[in-house]
Amino acid sequence: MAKYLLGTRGSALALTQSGMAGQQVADAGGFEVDLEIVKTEGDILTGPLSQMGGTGVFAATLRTRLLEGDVDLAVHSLKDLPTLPTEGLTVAGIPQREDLRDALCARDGLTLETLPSGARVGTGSPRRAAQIRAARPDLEIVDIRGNVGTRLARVAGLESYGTEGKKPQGDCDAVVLAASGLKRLGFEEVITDYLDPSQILPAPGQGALALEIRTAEVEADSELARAVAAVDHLETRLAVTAERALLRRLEAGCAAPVGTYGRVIDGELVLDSLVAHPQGTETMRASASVAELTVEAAEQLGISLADSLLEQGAARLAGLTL
Ligand SMILES: NCc1[nH]cc(CCC(=O)O)c1CC(=O)O
Repeated sequence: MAKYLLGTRGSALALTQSGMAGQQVADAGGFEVDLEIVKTEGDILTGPLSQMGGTGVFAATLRTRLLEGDVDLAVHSLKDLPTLPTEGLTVAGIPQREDLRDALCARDGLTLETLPSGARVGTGSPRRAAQIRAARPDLEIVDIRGNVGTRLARVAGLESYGTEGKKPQGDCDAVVLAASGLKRLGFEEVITDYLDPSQILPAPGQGALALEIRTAEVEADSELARAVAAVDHLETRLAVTAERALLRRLEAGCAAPVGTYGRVIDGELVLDSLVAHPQGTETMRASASVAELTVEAAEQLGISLADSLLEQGAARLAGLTL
């Protein structure tokens, strides 16, 4: 039986996601997929993620290994993947999206509404920080980073989720994480409040995975390319295509205070978006939809919604450099 190597980061979340997606591809193709752990720059450097030199710190090393032929397949969290394509690589499969909402994980069952004034909320994401500040200007945002367990351990009562051997923290009242990652890891029980997109808009691509292979495989219509294409989910692909087109048009990366929510309802692709002032003092929302369910129309929808945000002054508001 043929065997393919899937390059993955070594975090619990990356291993879980790679294992799940790799199994789907293996089942579709009737071959074996083995995981190979690759240490990436984002795992080695420390410091605020928003200051680590833009997008793609996690994806870059995996992509190099893929291009060099050391591995055959990489599974990325789509929201961590730069919006510009990489020469020689193709995202050939986007499986059905998990829960795309952000999730508040608070002590004592608290919610965004019931957190007491002055409560400390941990997040390293300018998008989450800005929207939480907009909803609750009386909370204190604490800049945190690290993998899911490390971030959960910052919450009083959830210290045991941290990596063993590391000092317990518990210095926050809550943290905000993606519901998808928590669910995939089986940590759903820590979620005390699902933040609905009507309240907090998620990051472009949040909850979706991107299966990337060498473009040469796609061109050769290889068995790997066919198996990866078989796990592609059209509605997810349309939604994330529109979300990422909007992000690219704004020339914003994963560190920008930009949220989007795309989905197909009643045969239409609907896209909501938000651009925020980093301090949450002002937010701007806009929505649009298209009845044509093609990747090209999805791309166009994202671009035109971004243009209308830019016309309303989004670049100045969010401090984007255009
Ligand atoms: N930026 C880190 C990151 N990248 C992808 C996920 C998992 C969520 C997903 O599937 O999009 C997370 C963790 C988080 O934001 O809580």
